[in-house]
Amino acid sequence: MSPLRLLVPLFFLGAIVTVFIKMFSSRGSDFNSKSGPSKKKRNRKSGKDGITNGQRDSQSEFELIEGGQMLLGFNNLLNGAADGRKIGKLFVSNKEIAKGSNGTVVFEGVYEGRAVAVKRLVRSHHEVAFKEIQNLIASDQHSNIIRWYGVEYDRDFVYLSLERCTCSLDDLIKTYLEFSMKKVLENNESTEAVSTYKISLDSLEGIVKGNNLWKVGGHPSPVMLKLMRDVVYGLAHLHNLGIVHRDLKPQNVLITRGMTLSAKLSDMGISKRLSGDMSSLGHLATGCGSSGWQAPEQLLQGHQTRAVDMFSLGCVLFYTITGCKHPFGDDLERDVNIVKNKVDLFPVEHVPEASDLISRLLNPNPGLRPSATEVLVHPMFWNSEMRLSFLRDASDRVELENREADSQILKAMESIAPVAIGGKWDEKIEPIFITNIGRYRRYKYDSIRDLLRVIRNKLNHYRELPPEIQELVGTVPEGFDEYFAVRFPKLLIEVYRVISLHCKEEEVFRKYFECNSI
Ligand SMILES: Nc1ncnc2c1ncn2[C@@H]1O[C@H](COP(=O)(O)OP(=O)(O)OP(=O)(O)O)[C@@H](O)[C@H]1O
Repeated sequence: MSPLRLLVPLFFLGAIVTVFIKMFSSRGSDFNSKSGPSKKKRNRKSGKDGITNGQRDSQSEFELIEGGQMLLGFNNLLNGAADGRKIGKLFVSNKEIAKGSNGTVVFEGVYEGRAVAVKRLVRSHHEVAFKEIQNLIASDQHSNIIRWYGVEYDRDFVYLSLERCTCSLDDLIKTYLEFSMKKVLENNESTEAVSTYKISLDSLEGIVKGNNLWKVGGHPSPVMLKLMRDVVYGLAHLHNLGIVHRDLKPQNVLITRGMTLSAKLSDMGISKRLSGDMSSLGHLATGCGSSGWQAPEQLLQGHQTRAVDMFSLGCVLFYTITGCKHPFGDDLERDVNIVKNKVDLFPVEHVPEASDLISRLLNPNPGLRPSATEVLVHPMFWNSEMRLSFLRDASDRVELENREADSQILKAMESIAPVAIGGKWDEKIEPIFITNIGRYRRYKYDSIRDLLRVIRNKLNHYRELPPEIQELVGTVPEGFDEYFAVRFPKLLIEVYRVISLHCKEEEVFRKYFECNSI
């Protein structure tokens, strides 16, 4: 028989099997649905999800067509998650992602052909679901806010179809730490079992392997800085819309992976919209945030403004940078310590910019906390180019000030020397570099102005530096910035404080403080 004559009947047989499987699958997807044609008997027995491996393989090749809707095949629900049911346009698998509070469970699902996370809320908490929907509709047009695709109901539950994320920020950090620990143990050839965190290491291992969260010395890596900035962008967007999140915590920051990792705000269930020019929700606002992450005025008076989110942000940034530490201590003592303002910022002191920002965010006086847009322009989020540009401008600003003429700015600048330099700056710089510097002019080694001039001059004349000095200070901007940041970690933030007090309004410095571009 020619191969062609053999293929034709096989093709028809395949088509019949395909139609059969499609009918089978659509029946199965209605199984258990309280809103759909309920109580259909489950007659798929062969696999965990009722289909044989052979069927699963052939299903992976096509999409199911249901009432005009294109649904992805069950195989798109990973690892045998095909058990589940269909509610309206939504297929909810039985595969649980996580549990929330008040009986909320998050499942994997498919909504109109798109992989989603299905947040199943108990219907008696419908008020919360309704709020969540309203807030999601109002706010989801932003890349740092979780998207919502639809809502379905049955007798007992409300199902929100949300953009499916890989994990929460909390999961990411814990898994990263666990993974690093595992690596250390492996390197030590230890046979001790590593405790397993609820999220399987394997599923996140790809992410944590390719994305360092910390640099050597415990500084946040560019990946971590981006995630933290994403959170602030999300908050700035909500606040612009007059929405106060009110429950910001690492579990409510979700992570997606594309070309890079991104963070998105979720769980808008208790967020509230401020109408018009209202700046506060006052006593009558319903809902409360999570223990351990709320501002003192939120805990004490239920008085809620955008500033409560800024306080929670301070805690989240601290938690992220320190790898799960909290500025107000352990779980059980946090609320008490928040009310007493018993804060410990020591664990972030090695990152002075973070320490400065977080202490401002945790200010017990809500009126003194920076806004989300102000946070975005804080030096904590500056890249090397911006940091060097600022130091250069600061140098130009103080260089021509006359010491004898009682210059306030110069006095203020020199007064930070003990903190910013901690002695004489030549002691922290290699002799070969000091010799090179000395060829051009005389410097005072206890002067901030002169240290800034060295940085400014060597930056401006980098190309003229001898190769051995270029190698020593590294490439511009990253290496060069790091060279000075390692030796004088507090220099930038101390100079920033002086400039923000004395020269914030001056044209040359506006770009460092302006929030308009965001
Ligand atoms: N869109 C999503 N994609 C992936 N995982 C999600 C998604 N939404 C929620 N999760 C997971 O489910 C967990 C609980 O979800 P969520 O915080 O929305 O529930 P909740 O009942 O509001 O919880 P809580 O009140 O404790 O904040 C999250 O921490 C996260 O791990």
